[in-house]
Amino acid sequence: MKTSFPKQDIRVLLLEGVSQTAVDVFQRAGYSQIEYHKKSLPENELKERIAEAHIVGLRSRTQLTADVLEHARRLIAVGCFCIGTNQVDLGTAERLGVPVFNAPYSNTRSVAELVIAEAIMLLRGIPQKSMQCHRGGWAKSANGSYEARDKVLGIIGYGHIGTQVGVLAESMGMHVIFHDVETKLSMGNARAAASLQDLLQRSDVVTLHVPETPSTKMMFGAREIAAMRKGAVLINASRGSVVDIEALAEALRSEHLAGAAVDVFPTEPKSNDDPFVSPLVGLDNAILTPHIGGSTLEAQDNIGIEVASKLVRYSDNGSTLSAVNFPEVSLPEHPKSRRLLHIHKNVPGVLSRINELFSAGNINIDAQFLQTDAEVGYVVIDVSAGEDQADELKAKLATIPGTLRSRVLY
Ligand SMILES: NC(=O)C1=CN([C@@H]2O[C@H](COP(=O)(O)OP(=O)(O)OC[C@H]3O[C@@H](n4cnc5c(N)ncnc54)[C@H](O)[C@@H]3O)[C@@H](O)[C@H]2O)C=CC1
Ligand SMILES: O=C(O)C(=O)COP(=O)(O)O
Repeated sequence: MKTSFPKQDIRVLLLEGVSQTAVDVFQRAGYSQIEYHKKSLPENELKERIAEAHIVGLRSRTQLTADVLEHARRLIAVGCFCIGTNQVDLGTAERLGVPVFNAPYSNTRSVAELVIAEAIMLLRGIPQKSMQCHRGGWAKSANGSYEARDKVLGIIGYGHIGTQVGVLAESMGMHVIFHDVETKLSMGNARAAASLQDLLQRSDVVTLHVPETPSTKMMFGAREIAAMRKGAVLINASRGSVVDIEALAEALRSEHLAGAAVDVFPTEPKSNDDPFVSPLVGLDNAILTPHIGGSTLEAQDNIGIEVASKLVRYSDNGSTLSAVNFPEVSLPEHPKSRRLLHIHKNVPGVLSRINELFSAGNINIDAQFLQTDAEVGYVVIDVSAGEDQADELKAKLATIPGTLRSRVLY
């Protein structure tokens, strides 16, 4: 497939050690200019590298702020090789005409399995017992040690991960209750709690699976922790911004909570070479993990294929299906037509200017696809035209006021 910008000139910037499967997908699709970094880049280097990139792939560490995106003059698409997309300023990306893709399910199971393992470990008091052994102690006792069977698991955020955790927990005989801001279909015998307070008062294990949004920022503070049952345990593998970490540290010190497992932190080291600092460090009843909920080889390989395929599909075909910040258009192949892509500000008059252009040129439109949201309009026009004519049309489309990006796929 030929594109208005030759594929061999399209630069793909892959950060944070995304799986080799992603590189394979790009190479198989004919993309050869792949710049691969094992780590996230410091901001100044990121701005420099992203200025050259047409496609960028990252994980949870790289912050694509408005400032960074302003440097991305050539960018056509972003791939988050993970579930969360809070690290990207999605609104700015959209206003620049850049769709953002992610892998909404590929590491769901990995997080769910870790959470189940941690629930069992915490109910048995294993973190403290293990630490005592490391120090030469021997705490053989049943005190503070419980089976998971017949205990209540409270899930906050009953989405893809939350429901998976619930299904696995039920198979071990736990009673599952959940709280979500949306009405959710219960899996198995899970039941919606009457409120967050109700869930906190009834649960032996509370686990958080909400995204980072303004409504979840610090949603779990001293008040919520105090409302949990004495001796209950808390698991956070969502985002570090969700929990007041100082309040959690205090509850672990006072043993109001018997334990906690925390995978995500308000401030995380920028690379594996940087030090980890947290008020939870040194607390025996806390399992601390370096944001590896989704870091299994299976998940990373699947994510590599899924996100790279979405980026290739957008670049080759124009489809934005499953973009998280952009009008979604699923496009068929266009074997006999030239395909023009036009991304514009959603303001009055743009579409009529586009249509005038085609009628004035007496160009036959084979198919037209249009999707808009409040900010952006995305129109795809398949035409029976030669390469030169398609180039000319693209040049004219680009002059329409409000145009953000335009491309042609031959
Ligand atoms: N530790 C890790 O490595 C990983 C962490 N994550 C995090 O887990 C989060 C959840 O992932 P999924 O389950 O796939 O997302 P999802 O979008 O399927 O589910 C999130 C659920 O939270 C609910 N929610 C939103 N705001 C809420 C609020 N204020 N109170 C209660 N419920 C609320 C939503 O309605 C939705 O049902 C991701 O956004 C990401 O931040 C995801 C993968 C790996
Ligand atoms: O999928 C997510 O949202 C995660 O938090 C996983 O992030 P990571 O790709 O491991 O940096």
